[in-house]
Amino acid sequence: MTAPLLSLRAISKSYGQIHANQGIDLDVAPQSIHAVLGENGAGKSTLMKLIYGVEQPDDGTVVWEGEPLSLASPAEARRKGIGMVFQHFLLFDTLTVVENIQLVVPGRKADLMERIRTFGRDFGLEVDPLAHVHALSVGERQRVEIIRCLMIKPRLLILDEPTSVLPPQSVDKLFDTLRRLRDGGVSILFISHKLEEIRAICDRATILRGGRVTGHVDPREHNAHDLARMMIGRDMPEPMPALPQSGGEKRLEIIGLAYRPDDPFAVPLSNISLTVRAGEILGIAGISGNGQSELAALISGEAVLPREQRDRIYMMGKDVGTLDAAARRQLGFAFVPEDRLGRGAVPEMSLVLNSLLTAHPLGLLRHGLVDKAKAKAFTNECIRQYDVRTPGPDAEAGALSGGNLQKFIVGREIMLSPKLLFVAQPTWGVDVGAASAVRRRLVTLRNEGMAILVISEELEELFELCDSIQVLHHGTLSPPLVTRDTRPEEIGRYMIGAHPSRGKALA
Ligand SMILES: Nc1ncnc2c1ncn2[C@@H]1O[C@H](COP(=O)(O)OP(=O)(O)OP(=O)(O)O)[C@@H](O)[C@H]1O
Repeated sequence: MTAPLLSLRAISKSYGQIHANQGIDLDVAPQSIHAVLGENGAGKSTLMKLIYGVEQPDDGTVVWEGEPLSLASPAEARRKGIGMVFQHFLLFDTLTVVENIQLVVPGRKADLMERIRTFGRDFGLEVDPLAHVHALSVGERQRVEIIRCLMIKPRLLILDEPTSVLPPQSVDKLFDTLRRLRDGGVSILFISHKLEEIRAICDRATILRGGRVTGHVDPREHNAHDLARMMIGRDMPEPMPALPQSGGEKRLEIIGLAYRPDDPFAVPLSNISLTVRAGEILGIAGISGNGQSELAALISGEAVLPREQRDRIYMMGKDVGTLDAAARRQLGFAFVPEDRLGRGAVPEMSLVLNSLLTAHPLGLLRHGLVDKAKAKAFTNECIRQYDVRTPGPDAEAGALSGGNLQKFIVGREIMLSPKLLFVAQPTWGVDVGAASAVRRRLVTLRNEGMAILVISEELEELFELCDSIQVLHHGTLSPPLVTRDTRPEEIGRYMIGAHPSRGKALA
């Protein structure tokens, strides 16, 4: 075998009592696409941070291109030719795309802008170099991260769940890009929970469980079911069957909504109509950046309609367009935002305090003071029911692995027993076992009569969950399509604006 590009031996890293990585051995071959897979909290991100110099191992050795390597910082890693795209974006919101890139890539602004456009065209990573990052969707932000990384011409590129926010078309394009990079001499470490993707693109895979390596395999020689079992140590649960629909009362109704946000980079919405009834899951499909954040803000109450726009958004039969988020929650509305660290949770605060953010009406406050025992009990229950892997309720939200924090936020909102639940990207970054548990839970709640609205870029997820699907494209919403009568390609055509016949659309 040719000498590995990167070789790890007996690498360990602990955070206090948590052994995030223990005695890890890993060889990355030149010109390979190497998957690292494992459940939420298995230690994947920690290992990548060690390789990229964000953190230093407590123990073990790293050999890079035949030489011992000890990295003090990511800047040093980049100089050595190691680049990384993180699961949580590291961009400055108030700067433009090109200014963010200029922070790590030397060069004149005009040249960089041209290169950004070229990357966009060549790799399907289109983004306006002069757009401010705060105005970009999650998907677009990720594109900036990927472009920024490719610009340093890495020898090893680490991608932490790169496809989680990309639409199917861009995933294919990204994979073409990655294959081209590999053929050109770059190795890629690829973290993903999507086992089919790993099988499609990776030539090796290392499986982690509880901070240790449990196996090295060629993923092409195993089916997704086998890989899932190696990863979670048991078989995957079956999807929960949806009971026939009851045609319950309208819990959310949006009627002919048009809205132009103040922000010049935001997507104006027009002709938005939808209805979610009790006992029904409606999914909104679409490529991010087509108005999802704007629509989500209007539904959640983070943005409110001007006074003259009456009779546009109804919740539980009440016109809520001009009401703020707190007033909507009082009506029985709960919301899981897509941006879990920015809006879903406060990273520096404990899980108990994060519970209070939205669950305080459940009697967690007494005379305006926190009822510590109750708040803790609520948090423990959420941790237990949603299998949140954490040392306990006093852990800081920011110390949880990405998928575990997502499980916590989804659990917290469901435990409010809302009449109407709105979830953006319900299983983003959640491992296959936990994702399936979250979906089963949503279907159970629907069967029990909850009205649920889901925004997701994952068509498979929408097909598994939803009774009907509408597609958001350029700020307008397609008519609802009954999921069981619709093929994914039809949704795909709406996603790119090529409208199919309206035959199967509901009135
Ligand atoms: N800064 C930190 N402080 C304390 N604990 C941490 C810190 N970073 C990670 N951990 C813990 O280390 C363990 C491994 O976390 P890591 O983020 O590496 O998992 P992961 O496999 O990447 O998970 P996911 O798929 O959810 O992203 C988890 O138990 C996590 O809570």
